[in-house]
Amino acid sequence: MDLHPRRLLRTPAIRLIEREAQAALPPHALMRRAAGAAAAFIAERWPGHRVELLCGPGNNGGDGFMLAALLHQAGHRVRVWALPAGKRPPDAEQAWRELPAGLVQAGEPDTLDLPDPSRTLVVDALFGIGLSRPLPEPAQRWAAWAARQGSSVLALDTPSGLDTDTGSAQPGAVVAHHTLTFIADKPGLHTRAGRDHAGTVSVADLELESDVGRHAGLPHGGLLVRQADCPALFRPRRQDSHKGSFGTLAILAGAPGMTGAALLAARAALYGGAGKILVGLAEAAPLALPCDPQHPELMLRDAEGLLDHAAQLGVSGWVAGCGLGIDTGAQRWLGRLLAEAPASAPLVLDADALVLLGTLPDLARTLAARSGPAILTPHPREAARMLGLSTDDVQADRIEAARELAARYRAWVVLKGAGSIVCGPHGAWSINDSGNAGLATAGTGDVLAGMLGALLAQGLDAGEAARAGVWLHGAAADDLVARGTGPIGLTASEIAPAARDLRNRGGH
Ligand SMILES: NC(=O)C1=CN([C@@H]2O[C@H](COP(=O)(O)OP(=O)(O)OC[C@H]3O[C@@H](n4cnc5c(N)ncnc54)[C@H](O)[C@@H]3O)[C@@H](O)[C@H]2O)[C@@H](O)CC1
Ligand SMILES: [K+]
Repeated sequence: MDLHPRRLLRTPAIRLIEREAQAALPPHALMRRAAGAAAAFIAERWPGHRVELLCGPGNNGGDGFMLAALLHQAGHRVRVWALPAGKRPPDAEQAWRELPAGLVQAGEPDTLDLPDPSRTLVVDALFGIGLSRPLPEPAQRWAAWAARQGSSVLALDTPSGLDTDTGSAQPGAVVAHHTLTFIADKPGLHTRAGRDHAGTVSVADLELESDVGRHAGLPHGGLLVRQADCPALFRPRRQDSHKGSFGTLAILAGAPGMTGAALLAARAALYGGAGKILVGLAEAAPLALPCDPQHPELMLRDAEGLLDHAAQLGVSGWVAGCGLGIDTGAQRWLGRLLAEAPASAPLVLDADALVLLGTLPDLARTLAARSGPAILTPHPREAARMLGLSTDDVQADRIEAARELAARYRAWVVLKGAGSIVCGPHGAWSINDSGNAGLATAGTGDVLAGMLGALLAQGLDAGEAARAGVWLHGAAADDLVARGTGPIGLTASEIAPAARDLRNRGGH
């Protein structure tokens, strides 16, 4: 079931595949496949468990009924709790009729406590991709009851109340430990609230893999980025190499009071394997801090001086914006960078550089007209400002927000947040699978920018660097959490060394 690459499909594509398959297959075949896959999944993971199935009025409920019959046949103790339904769709109606007598319970589950919660599995078959209205009150109550019991919760297709396109969760949505999703994986299970509600996600393709392949194009198809999608991170280095082989990265950042942002980015680039790193601090010479005492490998300059001598210094890539400030000096330096950096030098633009792009149309035009690659790394608030929207608007559809920004700036965009979206200038999107809430702390964005710059300096193309950098940043945080260093109190400075170790070890 661990399909690779892991395609993510939005609802219009899933519905199209479903309709084609329904037309080609005998009646109820697809639901039988879904229920069969779920039964096999449960037999493998929860052998001998009691199973409580919460079933809704549509075909998601139908999956639950068919699954109940199969589990009963296989010897599990099974109880079915059905929400009131008017006219069920035909597949669900058939499954309802086929339910063995005695499985359907009268009343509601939330009046009871489970006798043996650790040996019980609760299956959420309340609503799938057809929920178009708020989650009804009894479903919310049942979801809360499931959470209170402490049993494992398995969601069929999606946790009820979670939008599989956007990752928005309705009030009272089910929180599952595992989700077995049908036909193909779905973006909303991996971004925004999806990561909290879906738990670990497995895919049952219902023997429709080739149909999924045919309908996985833009705009509704994307990819999930996992370790196997980032081979460039683990490529061994040739012995016959020198520091020039791994690029010269220049970092334009760190106004007075924000020098730390520049150092976090620069140190991350160092641990990320860039050959040589120059830092242009956003202040006039002479510098208050002439050298980084912890990392004297970094070459510190003033911004103007670095821009003046970038060509002689052989700068092959740039990171700009971390703590740069937005005053006239910052505007001038960013303007110079966008106008003067050769097309061969890729750019990473972060933080204050994004604020300036959002407020100064001339800068935005210069960037869009540039022929060299660029990666923009907004968090939702920065993205909102650049798009003239509210943060809630951006979060309501993160994929579309990233696609709009990428098109507008003709750049790669990393829209940060739980389940970061990576989107290319032509709209190709993916969602990062790594990372955790420990990253919600000051300075992690500076570290990401430095890591991306390092990967670009080492010759990865912008798309590869964006996907791999974002994955590595999250995976390093996951490693730290696995060792007990976070999520509470994880510091940005710890991420880059952990990422270095992870790469040299060859990954998780
Ligand atoms: N049709 C198919 O070919 C297959 C469908 N499958 C399952 O079917 C699901 C989609 O089924 P449906 O489209 O029937 O939709 P769902 O079962 O997700 O839920 C929609 C049903 O609930 C009703 N409803 C929607 N909002 C409601 C609300 N707020 N309060 C009360 N009732 C509400 C709708 O009228 C509809 O009957 C998938 O997620 C998947 O689990 C799978 O069996 C695979 C095959
Ligand atoms: K469900």
